[in-house]
Amino acid sequence: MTSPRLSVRDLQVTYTTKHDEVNAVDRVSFDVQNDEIFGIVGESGCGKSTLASTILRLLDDNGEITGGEIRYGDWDLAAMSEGELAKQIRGREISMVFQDPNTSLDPVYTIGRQLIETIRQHLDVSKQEARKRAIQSLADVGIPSPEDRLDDYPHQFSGGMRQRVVIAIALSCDPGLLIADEPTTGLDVSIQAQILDLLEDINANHDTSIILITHDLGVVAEVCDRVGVMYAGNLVEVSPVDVVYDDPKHPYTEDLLRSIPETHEMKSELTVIKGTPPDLREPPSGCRYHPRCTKVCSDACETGDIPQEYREDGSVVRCYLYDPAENPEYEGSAKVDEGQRDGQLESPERGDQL
Ligand SMILES: Nc1ncnc2c1ncn2[C@@H]1O[C@H](COP(=O)(O)OP(=O)(O)OP(=O)(O)O)[C@@H](O)[C@H]1O
Ligand code: NI
Repeated sequence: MTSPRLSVRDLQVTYTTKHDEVNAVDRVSFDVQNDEIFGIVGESGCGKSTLASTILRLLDDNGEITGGEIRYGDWDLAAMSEGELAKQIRGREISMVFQDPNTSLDPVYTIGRQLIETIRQHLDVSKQEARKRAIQSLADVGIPSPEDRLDDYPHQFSGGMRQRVVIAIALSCDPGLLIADEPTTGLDVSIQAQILDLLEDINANHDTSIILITHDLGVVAEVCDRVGVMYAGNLVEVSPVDVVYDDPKHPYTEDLLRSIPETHEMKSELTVIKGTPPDLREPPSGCRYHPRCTKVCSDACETGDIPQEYREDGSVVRCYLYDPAENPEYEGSAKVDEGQRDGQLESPERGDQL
């Protein structure tokens, strides 16, 4: 059995502000398999970007990893030194693409220079070789006449093309993992579709796993193999994409699907989730969703330390509804040991029926 590309265990991230501590990521565990596109969804402020930047330790200065591990190959990214991380991992093994390409590109340098610099920073290659790689990267992301575009400045590209350039830089050292945080937000719908196609293409043709962060469940349905659903700093469910849409496990996943107009079948019964997400300075005890949940099944929902459990259909859920000890009415599929479920995750199926 192959081990996952990335393994996050019990990750905890806290921001310290003048008066408070914000527990933005709380005991989050998930794996990203080789070659899969793993989606992370959830409402604004639930900790998606915090989780993403924690993986590369690009947290704001007041943010800190307060627990857990981030395994990538033989490394624990949560524990390795900053120097080592910068040299071995960032931009080389793991790259990140942000929402706004303008923050990733330097307006005063040509894109050729920016690409070649990234490549030479990480790989021991001649200028000539780096130039060749740069042209190849631009070609890989679908930039026409890449050789001629090396000497152009970022402002000479359209928004969509600029995001392609950012992706080219991210891919230039053949990373094993690409993290894309809302990479299509702010782009035209048709350009969005092209960028998503590009990510799928990269995932299929290079040995690159992708974490795709979005609040758009339509995007997830289109490109992801599995999806992690975040609520208030917790990962409440991780499921294959078809399970998320056809048989969502966590009540929050269900409510989220119902609250989104474009989600297919549920169109007719569009409902807004009652209440508001909690203040992460003082998150609710027990399940953080319990104050809004319509399926509270046990007192323990309000107080318990709910484990993430692995299920037969390949999903992972953090909810007492599926625990016969807490919910006597539960009669569905049994939980399985973490070891047993690994086989099922080895070749996640794409939700192409969606
Ligand atoms: N530097 C910071 N200091 C204090 N709190 C922060 C900081 N950065 C983020 N937060 C808080 O951490 C929580 C998670 O924020 P994060 O940006 O990770 O959410 P998100 O899911 O990416 O949201 P969005 O969809 O709006 O991008 C929020 O409550 C946010 O206010
Ligand atoms: Ni974000």
